[in-house]
Amino acid sequence: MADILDEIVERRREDYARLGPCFGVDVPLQRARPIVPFLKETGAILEIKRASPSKGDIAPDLDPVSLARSYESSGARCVSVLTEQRFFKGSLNDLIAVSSACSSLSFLRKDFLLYEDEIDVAYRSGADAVLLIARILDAPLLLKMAARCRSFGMLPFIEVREAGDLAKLEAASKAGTVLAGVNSRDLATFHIDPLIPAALRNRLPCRTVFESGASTPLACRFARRLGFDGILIGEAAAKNPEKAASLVRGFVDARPDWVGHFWREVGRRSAACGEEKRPLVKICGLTNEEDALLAADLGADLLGFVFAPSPRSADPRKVRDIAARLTARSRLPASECVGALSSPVSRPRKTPLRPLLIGVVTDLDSDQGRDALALALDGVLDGIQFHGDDPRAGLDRIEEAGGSYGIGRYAVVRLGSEDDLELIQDLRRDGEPRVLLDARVEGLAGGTGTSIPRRLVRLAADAGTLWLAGGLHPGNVRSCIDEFSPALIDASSGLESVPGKKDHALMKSYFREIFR
Ligand SMILES: O=C(O)c1ccccc1NCC(=O)[C@H](O)[C@H](O)COP(=O)(O)O
Repeated sequence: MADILDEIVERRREDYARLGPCFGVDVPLQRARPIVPFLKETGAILEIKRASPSKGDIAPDLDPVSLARSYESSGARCVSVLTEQRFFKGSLNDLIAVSSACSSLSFLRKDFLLYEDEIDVAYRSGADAVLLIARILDAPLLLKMAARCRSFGMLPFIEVREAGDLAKLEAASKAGTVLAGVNSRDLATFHIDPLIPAALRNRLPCRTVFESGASTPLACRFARRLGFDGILIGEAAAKNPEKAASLVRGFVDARPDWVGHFWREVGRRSAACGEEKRPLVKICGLTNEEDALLAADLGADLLGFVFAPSPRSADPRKVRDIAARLTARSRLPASECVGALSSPVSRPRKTPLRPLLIGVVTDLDSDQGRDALALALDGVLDGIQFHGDDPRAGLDRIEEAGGSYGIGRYAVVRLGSEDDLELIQDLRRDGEPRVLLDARVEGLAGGTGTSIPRRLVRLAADAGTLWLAGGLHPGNVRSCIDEFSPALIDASSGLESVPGKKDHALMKSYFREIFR
């Protein structure tokens, strides 16, 4: 698909043909300073960024040297300098200026390099690391450019995003040291999705950087929890340099933990579902083993157990037994798993057999809330769905309970009016990769059987990736998938014969609609 990256590359080739590898800048023939190792320790890379195609002008009048110095006093040891002229209003002059003025900082040349001799120019301009974007370089050229970086002592920083990029990265990392970055921004749509880096994190064979989109300390913290060694922060730092220190601290004060593990796992499963062109499927309100096992056999990715006042309240002992059964079955080869063979879903299953087990909680300080937290800390539940009144406070309370290990979790926003959309955006800004949307029904927390008004679902879908609950059943699930392309669908009462007991015929037809 042609997108902004294709356009930048095309224009850059024209400019290179016209102006040569220095793009009209008077680059010194000799490098003026020794190499300063790039990202030697875990930390943030703050960017000198004047503009971008997605945001237009960001800080058009910035002074690169004073901005680099201010970044240094914010605690950054590494600075990225955008040298692309047309779309980002950058220049090699910026790199030359900052690298001569700030001897203890380490600099990345961030550009859309296409030719080997551009590596030499980066070296002469004072770069310590050079961005190489896997998608725009074929494998042999990428390998050559990475080797050339290393021959000068510079670190090749290889940006990946798609499955095809990973083979190139693998080959480059076998040949020598590289740093890998995953961009959370989709360059076709400019849409930011932190679940993309989450999904790829465990597939990267080297040290790693989370790129783009983080604008709050909590969003930076999330990147570190996923296990990234560095975070690249552009717009948020360049626009508000006075806030950069809090972003740096948000990242470096965090540690990889179970919150990160949970989202890496969700990301991996979500990517597998994306290949099958279907959403993740969560079946909620399970109370007994036969319903839970059938849901797993039919292909559910997440199973929800309600730890709140409800006709579907779960018994913690039963949840433990169900978890043990599912775990034992997931160790069997797929061919020996009765469910996999008898499933009415005829497609071959690529997604893992053991669904993630989720505890749905409305009050974390109630006995039921405490039961769910205990099961999560024991590793019986993979995560907690906070379905209560104040999502931010609920997430904070789960943080407190999780201590330094963390507990996998996400929040629910009950969508009753346009005002609720703001809360979803706030949570996203704070690095929550997904927020589950449910219907708002006075006096009922969930399992209402009521759908969110379609107009509001449309607005939410336009603003970000959708996780959708509320009144789903076999009769409407296909049209919801076709109309809104949710990344997760969650159903409970629409699949029941009586509250707390699933109807197996309804469950089967629900899955048939999804896998159609
Ligand atoms: O299902 C319940 O009874 C319930 C009670 C209290 C809090 C949450 C609850 N369910 C949470 C879910 O995730 C449901 O799947 C979601 O609300 C959708 O339910 P439904 O409209 O019945 O499909």
